[in-house]
This record gives sequence, C-alpha cells and structure tokens, in this order.
Amino acid sequence: MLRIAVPNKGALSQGATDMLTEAGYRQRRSSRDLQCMDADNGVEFFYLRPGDIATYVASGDLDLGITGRDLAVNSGAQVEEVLALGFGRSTFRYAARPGTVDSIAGLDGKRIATSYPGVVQRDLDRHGVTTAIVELAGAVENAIALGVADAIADVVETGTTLKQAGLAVFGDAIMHSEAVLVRKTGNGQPAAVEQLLRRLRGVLVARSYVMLAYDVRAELLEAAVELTPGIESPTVSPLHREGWVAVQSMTERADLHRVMDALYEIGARGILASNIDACRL
Ligand SMILES: Nc1ncnc2c1ncn2[C@@H]1O[C@H](COP(=O)(O)OP(=O)(O)OP(=O)(O)O)[C@@H](O)[C@H]1O
Ligand SMILES: O=P(O)(O)OC[C@H]1O[C@H](OP(=O)(O)OP(=O)(O)O)[C@H](O)[C@@H]1O
Ligand SMILES: [Mg+2]
Repeated sequence: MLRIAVPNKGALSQGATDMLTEAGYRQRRSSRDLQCMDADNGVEFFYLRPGDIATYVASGDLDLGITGRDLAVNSGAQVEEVLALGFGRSTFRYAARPGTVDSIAGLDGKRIATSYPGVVQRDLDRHGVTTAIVELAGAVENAIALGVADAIADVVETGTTLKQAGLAVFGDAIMHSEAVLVRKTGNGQPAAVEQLLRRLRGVLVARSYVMLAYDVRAELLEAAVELTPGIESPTVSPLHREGWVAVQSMTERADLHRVMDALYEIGARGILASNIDACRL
C-alpha cells in the first residue's frame, strides 16, 4: 500500500484533489475527512497541512507527498522532487514601501516579516545579509504599516494584495514555486510509484495537449506534418477521396489556434481539435 500526503486545505488542496481524481484515484468525500483508502489502486491518502507534508515524507512515515516547492524548501526537510505538477504556481518576493528598502543589500540590519522563514533565511545567507526575521502566520502585508517590520517576503500570485497594501517588490525573485510530488531524499522508486507517475504524467499531457485531426492533399502532407509533428509521429491514413490523406496528431493547447490557421492556409480542411480525457505515453 502506497501512502501519499495531500494538502487538506489552502491554495493547493483543490488542485491536488482534482489532479488525483483525473488520474483515476478515489478522493475523500468531505473536506473534513483526514484519510481516504483507495484499495483498488493500492493507495492510501492522508490529508495534512501543506506545510507539514515534507516533514512527514522525510521521516519515512509516508511514501510521497504533494506540496508546494516553496513549502518543501521552507521546512528544511530532506525531500526531493519527483514531478512538478503544473498548478499552484507562485513567485516568492521581497517587498517594502517605495522609497524605503529597495535592494537586498538594503535589508542589512533591518526587520523582515514572512510566513516562510526557512526560504528567506536561505536567500539572505546567499546574499550575505543579516536581517532579523519576524515570523507571522499570514497577512504579512500588514506588518509594515503596523510597525512590526521594515520589509516583507511573501507569495505573490497576481500582485493584488501588495498593491492594495501600497508595497512594491524589489530584488530578484527569491523563488518560483508550483505544486510538486516529493519523496524522501535518496529513496528509490518502488514499482507502485511508477504507476502513479505514469498516471500523473498522463494528466499533465491530457491537460496541455489536444488531439488535432485534419484532411490534406497528399502532396502537402510533409508541409502539414511539419506544423503538427506530434509527440512520437502523426498518424496518416488514406481517405476514400483520391489524392487526400487524414492526419491525426497531438498538438500543444497553447499553440492550437496558430497551428490551425497555418494548416488552413496551406490547404488542410476539416480541421478538428478535441480534448484528451486521459492518456499514457
Ligand atoms: N495566491 C496564493 N496564496 C498563497 N499561496 C499560494 C497562492 N498561489 C499559489 N500558492 C502556493 O500555495 C502554497 C501555500 O498554500 P497554503 O495552503 O499553505 O497557503 P494558503 O492557501 O495561503 O493557506 P493559509 O493562509 O491557511 O496558510 C505555496 O506553495 C504557495 O506558493
Ligand atoms: O498576489 P496575490 O494574488 O494577491 O496573492 C498573494 C497573496 O495571497 C496569499 O495570502 P492569503 O489570501 O493566503 O492570506 P494569508 O496571508 O493569511 O495567508 C499570500 O500570502 C499573499 O498575501
Ligand atoms: Mg495564505
């Protein structure tokens, strides 16, 4: 039985549950459930605070966990990333009132408020700056106005919260984060993990690709296939209509409309795009 930690609430919870459900796993019925057994797939899920997940995985009590890259770094736990999951993206940044602190060197001797002291200390050390860290559970954007700190370091997603607090970012991004699957550092990959990984990769591909199908005159096939090389190689089948072929190819969703327009322009017709519900590559 594989034991996997999943965020029980917060910014990563819904994304993690959605991804596991799409990958064919059973998920808890109520947001109050702390465990969920999926006997058919040989997996048991444990719903934990996202910031605690790396600690459980590093201890060896759980085999794998879904958490944020920033949260895993912050915990200092000995875990390594197995797979980046493509949701829960954020950037971690320094910010202060414009005209006060505007560089990382300028943080020397100052006070910085954050909910991620591990991430911040690591970055300050890298810059050789000595700053007092004020650890807060949340709403750190208030810390400057309330006189608790001179600067903050926090998750920025859209930037709305910073703007409303009258703060501006400075320095390079401290880190870029997204949800990741982690395991204990140095742990090998049991066969049961391989199946989970194949399924999760299948979800990532199904989300980022569409299946493109079109008809094209045989003499234009090479030009068309150049636009739609697919992942392995496109499928080409003869059409009943003399001199024409049908092509099927997986195409990146982000590129879809550019590729469809280009196919039309070279003479392809009946160009259809459909979602992929699931796949194994
Ligand atoms: N807008 C966001 N706010 C907070 N965290 C976010 C956001 N977008 C992505 N994340 C990521 O989600 C993870 C933090 O999730 P977590 O559940 O701890 O925070 P939260 O949703 O703010 O909950 P809480 O405030 O109760 O701690 C981090 O990996 C962070 O990078
Ligand atoms: O750039 P934005 O899109 O505005 O998002 C970033 C904000 O969202 C999070 O706060 P959250 O709502 O989780 O409250 P918290 O500070 O209490 O954790 C985070 O701590 C930032 O404050
Ligand atoms: Mg928060």
